[in-house]
Amino acid sequence: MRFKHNKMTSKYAPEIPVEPWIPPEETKLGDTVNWAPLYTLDLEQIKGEGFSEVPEQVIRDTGDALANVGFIYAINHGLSYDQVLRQYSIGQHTFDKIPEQDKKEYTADIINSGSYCGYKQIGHWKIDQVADRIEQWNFGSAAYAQEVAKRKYPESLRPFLDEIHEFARFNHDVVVRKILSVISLVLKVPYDYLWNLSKKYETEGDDFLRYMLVHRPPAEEDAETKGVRIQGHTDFGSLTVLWSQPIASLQVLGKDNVWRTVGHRPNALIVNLGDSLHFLSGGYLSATIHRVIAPPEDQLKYRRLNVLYFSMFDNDVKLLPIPESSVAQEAYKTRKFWEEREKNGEPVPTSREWNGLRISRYGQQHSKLGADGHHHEIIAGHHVTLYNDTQPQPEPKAIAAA
Ligand SMILES: O=C(O)CCC(=O)C(=O)O
Ligand SMILES: [Fe+2]
Repeated sequence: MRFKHNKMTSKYAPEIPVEPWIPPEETKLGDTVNWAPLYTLDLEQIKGEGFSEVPEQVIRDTGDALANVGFIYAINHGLSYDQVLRQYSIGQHTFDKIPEQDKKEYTADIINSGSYCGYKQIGHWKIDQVADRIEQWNFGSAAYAQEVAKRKYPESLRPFLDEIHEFARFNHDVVVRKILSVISLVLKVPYDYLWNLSKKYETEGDDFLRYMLVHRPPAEEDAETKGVRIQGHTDFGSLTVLWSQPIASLQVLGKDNVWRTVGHRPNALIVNLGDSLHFLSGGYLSATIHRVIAPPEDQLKYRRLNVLYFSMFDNDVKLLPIPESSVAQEAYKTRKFWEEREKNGEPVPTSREWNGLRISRYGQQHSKLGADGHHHEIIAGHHVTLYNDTQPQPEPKAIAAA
């Protein structure tokens, strides 16, 4: 592992000045926010060659948390907070200093390619008729090779690619790999089982690192969406790693149907699992619904910058319960994932097919509002729900104050 020093500033692109990102102030509204109590996984406890050693208690507790809540904190990942802040600073730079013309030219063809790799424009997604206010740069793990990078990223951004690549690799090779070890053991298969399905990420995977900037919408748009910036959804892949930042906008939907806000922990990670791991675990592990809403009143003035890594299984992995996992097989007894497809004699989707379909369809208004108040859509014969509030909610304070 090459990360050793506290600062990553000098080695890469030293000729380009990058303004430091100053973390916004945390909310002072403390107890008025309904915080989500999440289990904390200490990554330092996962040791050994290929991360083969995981204490029994860690397997049990992480397994329970991922089966029930679906979101955890992870600490002691091995990077200093300075290194993480450097990533936020580069993220900020990519939104504020890359010319608009470059963003336009390198906008990803999300609908046709089923990949976010490149720039995502504001307004690509819609909730009902309201366009989103979110910019993103997505760095596909298979797009750092020079000939690909030239097509995907403007020259103004290319000097940062080696540094972004190294950070993305750390996400995959250390954070994701460690957690996949734990989850393999939860599913009672060898520790490297899930890693072996995730190793080809730079050649045959859809994995990507994302910088994301949520702008504040005009008051009338916020009123229309009730402050929802990203509608309640599950992620598509195996694991999502969020590098914690202070704006308290991420909410998870509990099994009790209550939305709770995930609190910020400096230099911690927030990790959740996506559809693909839900499928491989026979439904034992939860791909929990989450959304992004307007922050508490005292943070409403800030833009929200976030750094995330989305890990996927290798392209050809079939999204079926792991045959060797007694846990997955037991959980699957009461479920069916691909009944409709199998009935039509169609093959079970692969990781690549599922990611591609979900990515190209998301936010394109293919879903229909149901009597339950949520939006519904059938993808590859599978029922996907995009969650709204089902009970009238009080106007979010942040909106009422706008
Ligand atoms: O920004 C966040 O906290 C979560 C974003 C998210 O859910 C996503 O990009 O899939
Ligand atoms: Fe998400």
